[in-house]
Parts: sequence; C-alpha cells; structure tokens
Amino acid sequence: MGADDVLLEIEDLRTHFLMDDGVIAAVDGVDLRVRRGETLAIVGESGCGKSVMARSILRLVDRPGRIEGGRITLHRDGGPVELVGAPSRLLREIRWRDIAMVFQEPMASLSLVHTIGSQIVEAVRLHENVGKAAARRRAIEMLDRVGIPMPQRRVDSYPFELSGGMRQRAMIAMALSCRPSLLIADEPTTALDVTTQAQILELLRDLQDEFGMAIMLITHDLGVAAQVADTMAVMYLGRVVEYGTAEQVLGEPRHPYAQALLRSMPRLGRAARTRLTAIKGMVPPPYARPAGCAFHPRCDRVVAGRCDVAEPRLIPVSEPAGDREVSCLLYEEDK
Ligand SMILES: Nc1ncnc2c1ncn2[C@@H]1O[C@H](COP(=O)(O)OP(=O)(O)OP(=O)(O)O)[C@@H](O)[C@H]1O
Repeated sequence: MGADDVLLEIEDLRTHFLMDDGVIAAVDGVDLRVRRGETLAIVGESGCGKSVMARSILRLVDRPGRIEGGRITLHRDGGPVELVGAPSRLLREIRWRDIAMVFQEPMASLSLVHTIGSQIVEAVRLHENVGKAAARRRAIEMLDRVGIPMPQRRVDSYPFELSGGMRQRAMIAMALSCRPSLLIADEPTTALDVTTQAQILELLRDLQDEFGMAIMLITHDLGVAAQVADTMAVMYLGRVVEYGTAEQVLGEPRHPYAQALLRSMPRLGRAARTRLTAIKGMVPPPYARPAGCAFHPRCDRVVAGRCDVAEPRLIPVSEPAGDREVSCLLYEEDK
C-alpha cells in the first residue's frame, strides 16, 4: 500500500488533563496512520491512552482534557482536512459522515428517551438531503443489516428494550447509517459474553467488506486484535511504541513492552502448558512519566545510563515487507 491509501494521519498528538495535582499526559506524542479499508488495532494495558487518543480524533475528550498539540489529517475525497483546531461546524459535518465512533457501552451514544429509529433518522437527515420516510427506510434497512430481528418493529423500540448484544448492533447500525470511511470502535465487545463478542466481530468484518470502511479497533484483548486486525499499534504511556502488520507484531514483537505484553496473554498459538508471565512492575502513575524511555523501569533489556536518559523515537526498522516501526534504543543502534 502506498501513501495515497492513507485515510487518517496523526502526528505528534498530545492530549493532556490539567488536574489539581498536576498534568496527566494521557496522549503524549502519538504518531499513527490509518489506511483506507484496513482494520488497525490499538492495543496496550489499561490507562495507556488508547481511548483518549481515539476520542481526540473527533474532539470528544472529557473535560478537563485538552488537545495540546499535534496534527490529525483526514484525507477526504475533496482533499485533506486538518481536524485539530477545526471549527466545531466542520467537526459536526465530519462526525457520522466521515468518521463514526462506537463505544463499549452503547448507552454512552444512544439516547434513552428516543427510539432507535428516530436516532438513526436524525443522524441520516443531519448529513443527507433525504426525507423522513426515506431516512426511516434506511434505518430499517440498517437494523436488518446488523442482524436485528423484526427491524420494522424494532425501529420503534427504545434502547432499554433491547439486550446488550442487540443494543451494540443498534449502535453499529446508527454509526454506519451515513456510510463513514472510518469507524472507530472503542472496546466494542468488552462488555459482551464470548459468543456475542464473536458475532459482533464477525458482523464488523462483514460490514467492512460491504462498505469498504476502515476500522480503528481499540482493545486491551490481543485475542480480539488477532482475529480482525490487518495492522497493529502498541501503546505505552501515551505513545505508540510499536507499529506493524498484525502478523509481524503478534508473531515477532520487537519492542520489549510488546514482547512482555504478548507473554502475559493467554491463547495466541502457544502450547497450553506455556506459563504466562506478568509484566514486571506497575504502570507508573500518570503524573510521573519516567525519564528516557517510559518503559525502562519495567524493561528486562534496560541499558543503564542510556534507556533512562535518552527518549527513543518511533523509527522504521527493516522488514522484508510492509512498514514496521519501533521506539526502542536497541533498534536505533541497528541504524
Ligand atoms: N476525564 C479524565 N480526567 C482525568 N484523567 C483522565 C480522564 N480520562 C482519562 N484520563 C487519564 O488518561 C490516561 C489514559 O486513559 P485512557 O482511558 O485513554 O486509557 P486506555 O488505554 O483507553 O485504558 P482503558 O482500556 O482502561 O480505557 C489515564 O491515566 C487516565 O486516568
């Protein structure tokens, strides 16, 4: 894939929370790109900034969070659009139509007091010049497409009348009703049982094939990432530390954090008796980013006097195919 395939480009994104006790640098220099039609999984331990990074794209970060710097460029058909600092009017135009987002908890984006149908109708009519009847037909069609039985009846249901799995399907229907080119899915299956989780992942894959959209999937579950991702970015303390195809990152992780993360996860093609190893130490408190490489206090390959001093950059490492990036001094030495 070439540079022309890039749909969304994130450069040095920094989103901080200014708290009474100090600054939480939740996202602290993220570089990343999403290509058209691909599934990019963002993985990493809880608190590493996955959600804040994703919410920053549509400027949905909770207060007192603020984007402090960086660029987020959306390559639309009409040309590139810069999202950081874009007027709210432009962002409203982009939400749903170009980029839609679904969350772990559907109730976070579905209104309790409106029927599913009326919410989809509103989203469609906000962005497209269609009448009420046509928008309602689209809503029924989408509910049917995401596997909600009796969509003609369900269109008039309230979210609380549906089961958790059905609510998640309804949210996906709403998110895709304007045919976005990017769907951001933040832990979309975490709250669901294993069977429903598998069904929703399969649904997302089918819809992606049908609509040709890209998916940015945020998950702490490497098993989920392995099932659906084309490419993967591993985040640690607000930065991407490794990026590559899912095959490369899962098969042969380079960054010591990515290696440790994989060793700490069950399944993923390992013999049943292989022991899982917890990652050494704890994620440091968010106010206190360690100097040098933020992972060095937990790293089993730390080089004293270097890793605790110099900040590694995310740089390309040579691979036979595709691009692969790692931020670790061990690989800078190869250069
Ligand atoms: N509203 C907020 N106010 C203050 N700090 C926040 C807020 N939201 C997130 N943070 C902080 O930002 C950091 C990144 O959080 P984020 O939710 O992005 O992590 P995550 O990787 O998505 O983890 P999880 O999977 O647990 O959601 C954490 O230190 C978190 O405490």
